[in-house]
Amino acid sequence: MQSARAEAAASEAKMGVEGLDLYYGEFRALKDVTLDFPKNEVTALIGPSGCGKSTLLKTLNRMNDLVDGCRVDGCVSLDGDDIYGGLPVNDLRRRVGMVFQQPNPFPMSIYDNIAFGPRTHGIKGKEELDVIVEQSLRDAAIWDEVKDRLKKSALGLSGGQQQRLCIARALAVQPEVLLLDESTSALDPISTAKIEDLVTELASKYTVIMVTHNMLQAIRVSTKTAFFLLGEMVEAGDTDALFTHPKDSRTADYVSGRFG
Ligand SMILES: Nc1ncnc2c1ncn2[C@@H]1O[C@H](COP(=O)(O)OP(=O)(O)OP(=O)(O)O)[C@@H](O)[C@H]1O
Repeated sequence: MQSARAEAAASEAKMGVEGLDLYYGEFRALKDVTLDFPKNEVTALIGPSGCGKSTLLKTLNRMNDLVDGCRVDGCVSLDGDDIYGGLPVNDLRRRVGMVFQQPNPFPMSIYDNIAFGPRTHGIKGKEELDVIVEQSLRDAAIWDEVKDRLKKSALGLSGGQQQRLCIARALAVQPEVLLLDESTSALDPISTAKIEDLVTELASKYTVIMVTHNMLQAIRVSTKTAFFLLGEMVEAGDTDALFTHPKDSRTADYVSGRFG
């Protein structure tokens, strides 16, 4: 019988990259990367500093478009459609949300932080916004901590709370994919554990793709892991298998802590 993990590995791809090359000017930061991101699962991108993890993540919602001299070759797809084809970038970024390394709440109230995205997408009615704000904060596991201070500044929250607020803000526009770029690296262990639990829960509704330097975090949270080195994807597959029986000696060296 197939294990749950093996079944997960065989499941449908929500996003994928195929033959992806990315250049910053003359520098080739990603080299012929082909990788699927299974729907409703957490995929971890790991590898030493500078190997291209964040570059790949930012390619998935075209954040690299903002970088002068950046060029992308190959295919990046969402539900089978090429995101560099006809899909408007604003639609793409609504469907593929992103949370960064440092919590970055807007200097406004907790409520307005969450309502910001829906308002820019044309939702103005207070009742509808109230529902979205509560649901997003509940989904990000922070509602109970903030429900009595929604009109207070988001900047008064702790770092861990701010990061969950940023996740709630990303969820408020009902994305399908959530990109997390080392989203716990600025947090203490307790806040990190809360976000890891949250990410595991979010995978029932969203496809999550996370960059992490923390290999134990990848093991705890993800079902699929991809290992990168110098812009090349060395190996990808079921997280347990990659960490316990890596196929490539470079992966084995990295996951056993021999470099990086
Ligand atoms: N805007 C840019 N212009 C030129 N080179 C860049 C730019 N952004 C990243 N790079 C280079 O591309 C390579 C990959 O960088 P990237 O940030 O994707 O790596 P990373 O694996 O996420 O690293 P880290 O773990 O340190 O965040 C690095 O050599 C980096 O110096």
